Amino acid sequence: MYQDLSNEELFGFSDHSDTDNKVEELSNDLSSNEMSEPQSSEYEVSPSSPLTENEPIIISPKPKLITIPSIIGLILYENLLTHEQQNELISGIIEANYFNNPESNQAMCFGTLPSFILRAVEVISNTPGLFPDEIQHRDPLFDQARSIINLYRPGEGITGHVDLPRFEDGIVVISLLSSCVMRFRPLSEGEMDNTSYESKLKDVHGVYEMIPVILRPGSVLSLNGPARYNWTHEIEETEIDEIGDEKIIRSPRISVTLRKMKNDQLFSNKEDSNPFSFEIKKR
Ligand SMILES: O=C(O)CCC(=O)C(=O)O
Ligand SMILES: [Fe+2]
Repeated sequence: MYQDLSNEELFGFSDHSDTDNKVEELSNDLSSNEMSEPQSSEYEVSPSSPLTENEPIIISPKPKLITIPSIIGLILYENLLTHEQQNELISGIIEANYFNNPESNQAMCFGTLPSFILRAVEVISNTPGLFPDEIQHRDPLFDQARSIINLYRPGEGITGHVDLPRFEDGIVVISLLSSCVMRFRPLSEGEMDNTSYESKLKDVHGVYEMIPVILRPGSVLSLNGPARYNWTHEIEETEIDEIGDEKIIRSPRISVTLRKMKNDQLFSNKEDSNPFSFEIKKR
């Protein structure tokens, strides 16, 4: 089902460090938090220090590009972020205390993106083939104010959904800490014709098999065109994912979703105060 394309010719080889213990420590910290009722928090991020002008952009030495022929517009880059870049993101998220409260599992950043996310955005912007050119070269690639950080404790998931139409095409999900399976399901023709959002959430079980995609730490999933508009994506509420011969025992996972808001939606307070992911996150 997977079509793996080697990207060595795009990125070349370089040294690769071993898994950093820090990731495990942070993972342990998170799993020791007891969960009760879910909560979402919004953070006004004060302007972060700009990235150093001449700092080189390091692209992981072992990125692996995965496409799935039936899901046009889905591109998954495994190992796109180096261990250092993953650690920088995780440390930034932990230090920002987004999830200090054991009840919080989602943070929405408003204002300038924090510098630890900007660096990942820089890597993504400089990765060829993640998006069609018109998306890859738009400025900004992602809306500064629309990053969502989700924490999934073992057994938690996200309900099947198509990201809201108020977001432009070209959505990215960065996975950190641990793996999980995301399942894709095509919308039926009737659902696609009907542009109402609710209709897109209608259950289409039994019509098509869901297509599983493993999201591993350090991977970047990009959705554009049909993959973004014509398929739902979801993460099952389960402690174990089984896919082929692989069994994934879930441990805490963090994801960072990056999107760009459509210009005519920027000042729509009603929807802004009720962000999509918050509506559909399962706990
Ligand atoms: O957490 C993930 O991997 C997916 C998040 C997602 O689908 C969303 O924020 O819309
Ligand atoms: Fe989504």
